[in-house]
Amino acid sequence: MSLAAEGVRNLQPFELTPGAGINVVVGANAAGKTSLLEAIYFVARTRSFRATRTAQMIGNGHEALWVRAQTQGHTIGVARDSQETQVRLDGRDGRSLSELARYLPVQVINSEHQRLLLDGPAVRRSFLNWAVFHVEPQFSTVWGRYVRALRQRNAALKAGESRLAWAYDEGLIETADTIDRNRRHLIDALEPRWSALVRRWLPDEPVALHYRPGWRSDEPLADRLEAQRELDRQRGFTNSGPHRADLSFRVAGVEAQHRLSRGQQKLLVLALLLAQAAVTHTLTGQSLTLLVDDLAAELDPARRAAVVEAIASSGNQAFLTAIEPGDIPLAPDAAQWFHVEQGRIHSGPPPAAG
Ligand SMILES: Nc1ncnc2c1ncn2[C@@H]1O[C@H](COP(=O)(O)OP(=O)(O)OP(=O)(O)O)[C@@H](O)[C@H]1O
Repeated sequence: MSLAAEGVRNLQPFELTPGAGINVVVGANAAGKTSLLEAIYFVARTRSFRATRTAQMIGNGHEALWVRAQTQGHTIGVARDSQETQVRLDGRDGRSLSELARYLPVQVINSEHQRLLLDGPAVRRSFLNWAVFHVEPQFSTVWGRYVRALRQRNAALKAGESRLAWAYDEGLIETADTIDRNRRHLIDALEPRWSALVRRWLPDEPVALHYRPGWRSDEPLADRLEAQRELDRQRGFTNSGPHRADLSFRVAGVEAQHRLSRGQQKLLVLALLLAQAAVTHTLTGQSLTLLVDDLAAELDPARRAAVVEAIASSGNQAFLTAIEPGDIPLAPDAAQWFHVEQGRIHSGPPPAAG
């Protein structure tokens, strides 16, 4: 892979040739480490993972930013000015996001992911959908059809037009089974990998992962929709279906977030994201590029080493940011090292310790 960019936040224009395995990005606070991860994410997904407005990424004094990646024999270029984003794939305009996702599938792993445990079901559902989409690209079309029927049904319920609302049941029923089947398939592949990591990293905590489909799995959705019509009418929305799916993490019957320490929560979530990367790799043959921001935070040296080892052995390309080289317990020749100082990136092994 090679990367080049200009106009990204505080970063000076750069050209890099990262390794196919682990790349460590070292620098002081505010040096520009996260901005480098953001540049990679931008070329893969055409937006930022931390700004609500992508234009906020444009460096002071620049009118636009661009990032170019050469990977798997393809060249992706994405540019953004104050108005619009332009995408070019192999010199041609306007390729779709799903096409980019095939050439450069990225996964960010940062402190935001603690939300997978702490927030409501919506964030876990979007993780689940995103994970399924990577192994089953048709999923986004089916899910889109379901969501359209659901919106129309809910709008009719809100307007008090229940007969119209029931007319959308068929649209929900015909897509719900596929959505549920795809999600179960993903969870069946994910759970053993996740629990193998969790058993290693949290040996004293018997954490279990459960998938909840959004309606009772022993009942066809058609029957449930029929049975809950009165409830739906009263509440003005559809109370069951794949849009109510969730994942739960429990330790001896207690929700994991009420029991585990911050560091343990981080490990549980890291295990989930790494298991997901492994599943994508196994089911599609495609490797992900993992963008891991501040891996060392909240982890003791032994756990850091265990996580780094799991990332290294996963076969994925990874970018790990760190304040000190010692935060990432890897021999100098086991990774490619980049140093960021006040927005300037240079490569080379870390200075010898001692
Ligand atoms: N649009 C912009 N133009 C110029 N500089 C910016 C822009 N947006 C943010 N910055 C600056 O870029 C710097 C780098 O931020 P970044 O988050 O990449 O640092 P970091 O190396 O990840 O630091 P930390 O270790 O503290 O997380 C910050 O000082 C920030 O103020």
